[in-house]
Amino acid sequence: EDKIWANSGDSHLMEPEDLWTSRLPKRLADRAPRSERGEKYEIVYIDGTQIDRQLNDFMDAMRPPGFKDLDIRLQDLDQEGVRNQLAFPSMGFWTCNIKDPELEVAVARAWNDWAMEEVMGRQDRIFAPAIVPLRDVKNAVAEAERAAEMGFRALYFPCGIDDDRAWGLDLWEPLWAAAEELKLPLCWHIGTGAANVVYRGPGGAVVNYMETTYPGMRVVTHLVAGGALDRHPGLKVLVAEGGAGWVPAIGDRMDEAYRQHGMFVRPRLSRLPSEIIRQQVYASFQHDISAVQVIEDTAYDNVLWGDDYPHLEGTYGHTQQTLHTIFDDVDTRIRDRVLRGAFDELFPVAAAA
Ligand SMILES: CC(C)(COP(=O)(O)O)[C@@H](O)C(=O)NCCC(=O)NCCSC(=O)[C@]1(C)CCC[C@@]2(C)[C@@H]3[C@@H]4C[C@@H]5C[C@]3(C[C@]5(C)O4)[C@H](O)C[C@@H]21
Ligand SMILES: [Mn+2]
Repeated sequence: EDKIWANSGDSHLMEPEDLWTSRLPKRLADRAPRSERGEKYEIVYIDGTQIDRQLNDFMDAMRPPGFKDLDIRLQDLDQEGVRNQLAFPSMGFWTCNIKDPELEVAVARAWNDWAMEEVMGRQDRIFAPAIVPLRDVKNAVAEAERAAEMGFRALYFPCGIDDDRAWGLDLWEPLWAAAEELKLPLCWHIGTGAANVVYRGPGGAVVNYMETTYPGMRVVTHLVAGGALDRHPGLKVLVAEGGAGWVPAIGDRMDEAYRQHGMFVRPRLSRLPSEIIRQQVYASFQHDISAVQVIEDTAYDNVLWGDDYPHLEGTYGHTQQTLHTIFDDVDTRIRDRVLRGAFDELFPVAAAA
């Protein structure tokens, strides 16, 4: 069968062990994210506390040949049929767990410098969203501006956030205004920002995977209902790796709340939630067929495919089979939109590269 070429809106960079130790002064490097491999588990520590634990063989399974060698990785992309990748952090995901603003700023800046120098500076197919420090919105704005200056074309956000810093609160206004001004899409990745649910009962692996999906919906709900996207119509939001079939569905439900519970609604919005979603919210999936069916059925088409390289829930090793299975009988306009168009709309410069 002919090779299908695609852009991936959800991939990952795998950071070198010494990313922070080689770039930060010792007093900060010692407290930066660090993973230690034990007998059975790989444990991640930040600033002296354990923040993640994964089975060794689970982590090993996400380490194909190219995961740390850019040249091999580019060969992986050619083999799989992937042209461009928006590549999220891996260890960098944990920056948001840092409570000390000074350490958080240093860790974010170092990650951004590394991504620019060691990945984006060396080729033009794989680019990363910048990490912004979130403890103090002024630091976030400063790093977003610095990142834009350096050539970053997107910002990364963790889905989980404390209630008193919920994404819909006005405290984030300076950051939304800056991102809109800088034309930086806001890219939330699922499974981040809060401790993952680890239900050990029957169905645990599936339950735990699904539990990482719901926070992506919560992010969209706060940004839409809270008015941030209504106030900043130029802002675009991507929720990566959470699937896409749910997006128009929550639009309907938010419209229902907005209309039927109107007496409680504030702020009032200049557009219905479902309209804001259709104009500003994008979502990525790996294998879902519902992500394509939703376009056919609802005309919501801010849908990006993602290879989630190199994660197990991604398509590495079976990308062409996946793309043929999903798209062979699908209208080529929908296929082009999902495999390139929506990506190029979010990241025009990358597409031009
Ligand atoms: C089935 C049980 C409960 C059985 O436990 P037992 O044998 O009794 O010890 C347990 O083994 C299990 O759930 N294993 C699956 C692994 C897992 O943690 N599942 C969580 C949901 S999946 C997930 O959290 C994603 C979204 C997707 C897979 C990669 C993922 C874990 C990545 C991986 C690991 C780490 C966490 C991270 C970023 C990171 C740097 O890369 C994301 O924050 C999150 C992400
Ligand atoms: Mn991913």
